[in-house]
Amino acid sequence: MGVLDEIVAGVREDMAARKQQVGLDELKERVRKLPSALDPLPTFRAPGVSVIAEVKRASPSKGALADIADPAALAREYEAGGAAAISVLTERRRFGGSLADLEQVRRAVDIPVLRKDFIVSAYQLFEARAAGADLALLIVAALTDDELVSLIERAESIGLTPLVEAHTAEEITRAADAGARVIGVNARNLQTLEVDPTTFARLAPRIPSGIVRIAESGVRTPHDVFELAEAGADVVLVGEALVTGREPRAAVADLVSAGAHPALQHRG
Ligand SMILES: O=P(O)(O)OC[C@@H](O)[C@@H](O)c1c[nH]c2ccccc12
Repeated sequence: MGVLDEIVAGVREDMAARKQQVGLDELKERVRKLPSALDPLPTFRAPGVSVIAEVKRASPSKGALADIADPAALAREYEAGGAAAISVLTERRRFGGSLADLEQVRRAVDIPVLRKDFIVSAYQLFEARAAGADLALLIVAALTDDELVSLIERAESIGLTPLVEAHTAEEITRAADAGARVIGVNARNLQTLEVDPTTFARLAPRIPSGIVRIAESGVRTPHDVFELAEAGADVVLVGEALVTGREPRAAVADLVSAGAHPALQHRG
């Protein structure tokens, strides 16, 4: 069993326990009462490269990354640095996250918030929206084609923008065929946890035009952002480099200004 399968098995167990506390109908009722979600697409499609900054406490490859006492305060720093959206890892066992982290972040910022988790059921989409998320990650490698299509439709029906994550050319085709409007290319293979920094440049040309292209994982420096932009990225998603650095606000601002470089302004 690869790492991804192990994580998903744990996620299913944790979800079963939460379902005992809060049923699907109650979640649906909460979601019905909410104002509409924020739409990240106009910012993602604007000229230059947008930055999604991630609240990430730990990872399966590195263990504990940062002691984040106040996720809301960190998210405010990211927003002040010019982040287009905040990603919050909500998986508990390997990433140390929770929906409580996402709720706190939601209350602290005015920009879109992404639920970063291993979503395999509609229940988790309702949880995400009820906690205030505007986007939800869907990992192609963890889903069948039928599941992917139905989760994309369900997400959109409750106002969530699905970020559909692929790691291979075949997964990009599956994502596009399933109706993804936003595709993330993860440089990390979730079965082996290895990062291949050439992944985005190799696979981006396979993403049909009109679909937002996000480069995920292993992005550290303004130079990385510049190169990914030249390879066709509309958005970069950055976690570890921001939570382990000294100054999150300045670190985001440096990445944002690299993505706004005049040489990239022909892109949109
Ligand atoms: O910390 P990094 O290397 O900047 O990566 C962030 C993000 O891409 C990574 O957290 C991630 C990408 N896809 C995922 C799926 C599940 C959990 C985590 C992830």
